[in-house]
Amino acid sequence: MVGVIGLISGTSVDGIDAAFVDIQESSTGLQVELIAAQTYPYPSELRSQILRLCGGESISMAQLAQLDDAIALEFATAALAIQNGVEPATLIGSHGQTVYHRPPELNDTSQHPDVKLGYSLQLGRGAVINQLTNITTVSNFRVADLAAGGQGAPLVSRVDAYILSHPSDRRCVQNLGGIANVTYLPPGGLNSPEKIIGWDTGPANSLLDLAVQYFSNGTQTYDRSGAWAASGNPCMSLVEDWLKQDFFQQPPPKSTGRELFGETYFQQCLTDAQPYNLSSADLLATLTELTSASIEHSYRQFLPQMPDQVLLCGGGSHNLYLKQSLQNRLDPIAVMTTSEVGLDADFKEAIAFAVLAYWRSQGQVGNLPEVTGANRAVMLGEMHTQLGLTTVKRKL
Ligand SMILES: Nc1ncnc2c1ncn2[C@@H]1O[C@H](COP(=O)(O)OP(=O)(O)OP(=O)(O)O)[C@@H](O)[C@H]1O
Ligand SMILES: CC(=O)N[C@H]1[C@@H]2OC[C@@H](O2)[C@@H](O)[C@@H]1O[C@H](C)C(=O)O
Repeated sequence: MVGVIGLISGTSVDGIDAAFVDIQESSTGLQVELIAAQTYPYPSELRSQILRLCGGESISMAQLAQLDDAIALEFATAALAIQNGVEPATLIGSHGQTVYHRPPELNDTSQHPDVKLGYSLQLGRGAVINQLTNITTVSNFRVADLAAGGQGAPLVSRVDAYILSHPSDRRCVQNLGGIANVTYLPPGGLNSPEKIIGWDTGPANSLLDLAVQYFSNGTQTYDRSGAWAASGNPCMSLVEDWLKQDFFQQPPPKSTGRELFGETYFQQCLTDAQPYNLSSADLLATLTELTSASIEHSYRQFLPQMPDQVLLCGGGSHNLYLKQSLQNRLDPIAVMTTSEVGLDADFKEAIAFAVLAYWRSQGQVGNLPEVTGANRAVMLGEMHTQLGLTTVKRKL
């Protein structure tokens, strides 16, 4: 039994999700038990700094260094706090905070046209977390997949397959964070002759949060339970127009972020909506329908066949308007949450990075090339420890 902490703050920048899990490896595979889970909000000024950077603000190298320091300190503090009352952890898997993501196809490699590299930057360096916690820390998970020509995301798919596959049902695991991403699991998952596939379907809450902050003059940050959207009427012709945009038509593998579905995109949505004289509730309903319509479009366009179940996770799984919209679009497919099948929907990503760190500590690969488009399976993450790797493996 190994105590592992998974840490992540995603594109919503709504705080550090920390999950303490016990991982037990047996002949039948891994058993992962959630022992403790907590979200640790960022100090408001730090959150604002991160959101401005994610929104494309230019900063100096000195400011970048200070931001990395501050985020690493927050992550280390979360790692220490989540251990209160439980046995100390042996390993930390820290995703860090994404502040920039450039998919390979957006890279202008005119000087090397045969090389298409993506780039992704997560702040909160693992070496600092290791030093402050004295716990072996795995971090910087995306670079190896990107170097192998992959998108560097989604990385949770191998964990989804390991934990959420069903012996006879086809499942889609649908994350609804700032960005939405899906993993399609054929019956039998990793043991299936069929491919596991996955990709970023588009926006989940990033545009909704921007709309709520805009219409509430910053007094609210998200549409709790989707209640504001539910009080409006969506403009479906706008949704149909937006779905014609390149990203939604692009076949997988594909990934995205706030670089596309961020402030500039939201401002364009406001402009597009002007001729329709929409209320704030109508626009929120319309943007929420864009999230659900882009998920439905993704499934009908790119899946080998429709799933039997859709398992939602991420904060958007609490958005009842969004959940109902997805159910209406996908009927008779059952739309539920990962919590209903035993995996906490709010902490699924943090749990995933604990498992990815465990696999890294055992010298095992973590990405699924059929998901990210990488040219091979690779180990994900760099390990920071005061002990030699062989010693760490003995300790684990
Ligand atoms: N009770 C709720 N009702 C409606 N929406 C909610 C609720 N709680 C959280 N959310 C939405 O979920 C978002 C946070 O979700 P989550 O923490 O999964 O995102 P993330 O992990 O940062 O994003 P990503 O997965 O893209 O990296 C919030 O910004 C908010 O929009
Ligand atoms: C660069 C980055 O942080 N991408 C996130 C983002 O948030 C959701 C979606 O886009 C997902 O592909 C990815 O994170 C999850 C944890 C992943 O890599 O599986």
